[in-house]
Amino acid sequence: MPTKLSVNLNAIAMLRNRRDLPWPNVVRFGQIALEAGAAGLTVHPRPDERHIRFSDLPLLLDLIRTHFPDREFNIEGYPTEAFLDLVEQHRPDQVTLVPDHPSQATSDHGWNFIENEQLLATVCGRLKRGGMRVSLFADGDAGSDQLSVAKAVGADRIELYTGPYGGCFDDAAAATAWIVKLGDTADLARALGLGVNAGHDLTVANLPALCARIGDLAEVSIGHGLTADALEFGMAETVRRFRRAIGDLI
Ligand SMILES: CC(=O)[C@@H](O)[C@H](O)COP(=O)(O)O
Ligand SMILES: NCC(=O)COP(=O)(O)O
Repeated sequence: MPTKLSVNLNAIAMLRNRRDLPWPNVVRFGQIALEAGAAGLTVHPRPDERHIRFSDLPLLLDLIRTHFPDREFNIEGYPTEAFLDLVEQHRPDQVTLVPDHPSQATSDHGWNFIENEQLLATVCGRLKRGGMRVSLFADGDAGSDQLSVAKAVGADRIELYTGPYGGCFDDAAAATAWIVKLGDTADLARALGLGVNAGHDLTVANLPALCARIGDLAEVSIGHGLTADALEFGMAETVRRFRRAIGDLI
């Protein structure tokens, strides 16, 4: 099975939130991504709603369920009671649990599964009884002692945190070292019966080596790098549209 692309809309939402205006429209960008063949959409609603707003969720869910019923909705976040209520209201296909403190600018580490075993067992059980697949954010070099607990608490998958790999964009030797670690961690997870997703700072440049090493990578969720490319590759036509609007170009 080829790796599935889930487009993370947080960066689009962050741009939208710079103004009290409805653009860029998160649902419209989700629709464009799905029309282009993305396998799903990812959102990471944070308690302060600085990116995705809670009010975005029913609209995105409706987009998928009504117009793209074969695609998936993935909601990421730290499992507070408020977050669990939110996902239970919307019942996405997948919930990715992330050990983020509300003050973090972005996700920057995976779970310590051993220290959080009780919490994760309770939450995984609750979400799976609600019919949702559960993926747990994991460090790219998590060992078998950690991953065996991820399996024991009932997770279906782990999501490898690829931020340190993405940070090696100008250092080929360091990137190769991370590919080895990420690949070994994926092998351990699969041996335990866990599916493997990956995400954070993935790009067109760093995906091929990752996908080559982890042959059965189930899903990558990508926001920041994909949004940067969307701006770059859409810029020329957009400037032409604005020039036409002021009569500078016929
Ligand atoms: C869980 C994770 O990997 C993060 O990448 C996060 O979901 C990205 O969201 P932001 O773009 O809002 O930091
Ligand atoms: N789960 C990771 C994700 O959704 C996207 O992260 P990024 O591409 O914005 O770093």
